[in-house]
Amino acid sequence: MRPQRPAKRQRRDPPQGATEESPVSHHLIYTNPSYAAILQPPRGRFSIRTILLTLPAAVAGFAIAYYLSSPNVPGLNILRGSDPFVVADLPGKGKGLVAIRDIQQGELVIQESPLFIVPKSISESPSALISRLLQNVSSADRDAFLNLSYVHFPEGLDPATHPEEVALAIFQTNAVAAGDGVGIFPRMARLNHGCSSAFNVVYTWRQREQALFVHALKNIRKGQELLTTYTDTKRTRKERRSFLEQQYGFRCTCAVCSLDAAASKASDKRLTAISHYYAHLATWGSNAISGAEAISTINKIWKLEDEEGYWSERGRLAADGAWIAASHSDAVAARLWAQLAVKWYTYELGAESEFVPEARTTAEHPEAHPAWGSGAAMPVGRPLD
Ligand SMILES: C[S@@+](CC[C@H](N)C(=O)[O-])C[C@H]1O[C@@H](n2cnc3c(N)ncnc32)[C@H](O)[C@@H]1O
Repeated sequence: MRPQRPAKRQRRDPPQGATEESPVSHHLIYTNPSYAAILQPPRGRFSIRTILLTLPAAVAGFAIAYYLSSPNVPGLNILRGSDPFVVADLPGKGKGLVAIRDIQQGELVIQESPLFIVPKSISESPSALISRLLQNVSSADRDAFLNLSYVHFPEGLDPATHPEEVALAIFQTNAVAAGDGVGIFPRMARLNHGCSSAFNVVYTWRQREQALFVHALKNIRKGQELLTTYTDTKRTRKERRSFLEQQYGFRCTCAVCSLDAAASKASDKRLTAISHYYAHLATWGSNAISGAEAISTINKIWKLEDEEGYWSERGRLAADGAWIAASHSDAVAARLWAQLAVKWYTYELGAESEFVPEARTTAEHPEAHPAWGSGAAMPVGRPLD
């Protein structure tokens, strides 16, 4: 068995419910901002389950969206003048973020500290906990929180007389993973969802700064909506829609979900193949495939993702390539893959992310990689471009 390897993709809602074994497993979420980090716990049981750790479970009750919007929403005031976007009302989506100028690929669009973070394991009722945490924030922050949207309010309850349940529903709809917990970030919580090629920003939690960073994955034109992705979108349209309806109470009509039947079928085929290749790549860790086969698989994924317009997780994929090349003592390939990792990590996570200098070190000194020489020496193959 090889000592360590680039295993499965890091998902915020791993389809298999599997835990991450990758060397970069501490790097939660960076591209798959699944918002519904918290599921509705069964009534009477004081447990919060995050979809980071478990399969998404059916959410009890009928999903009803309530929007507490008004012309003078306090939450809007927290946006700073220098933001490259505004919060806008968008038909059928509630609010969302729209670019007010062109945004460059890799640009930092939001840096935000959490209002509060809930640990994964708690000992009191979730709704009581959220309400208690809310008492500790400023009134402006509390207003910002209470103005966020929510779905999945328990059927039969009146929101006006159940503020604790409203707070919990807001949390469930808007919380994202933050280190070992799940946090609320009211500015980035306005980001709506897009699938595969439709999302154009990615976010990551940085432990060092205790803040969430949102970067432009692609160039975004003035007037375009900033979209993140709430889930692993490397699934068919039917599967994605079903998940989004169940977890977030909306039917996705993003550019990918709106493709005509033939184009959608082609997209589904590519996404399914990408998923399949990721699973195949993961078998390198148990010696089921050679280093050359693993690198060839990465190149297949890369090509398919180019065709799909799905650019996410490329820093990680390239870093996996460097890992495999280093393991097989292929310095030339390790250097090239690491250079690619530097490039894409910088877009996705920002130059200050800890992953950038790590990859740069490998690009400069492949032999210093922790996996160097851990497998049989062989030429494994370079990136396609
Ligand atoms: C985290 S909030 C996003 C911001 C929200 N639109 C608002 O008004 O504050 C998640 C909710 O936004 C809505 N939403 C997100 N993406 C959407 C999309 N692509 N189409 C329709 N509604 C969407 C859903 O109601 C979802 O439960």
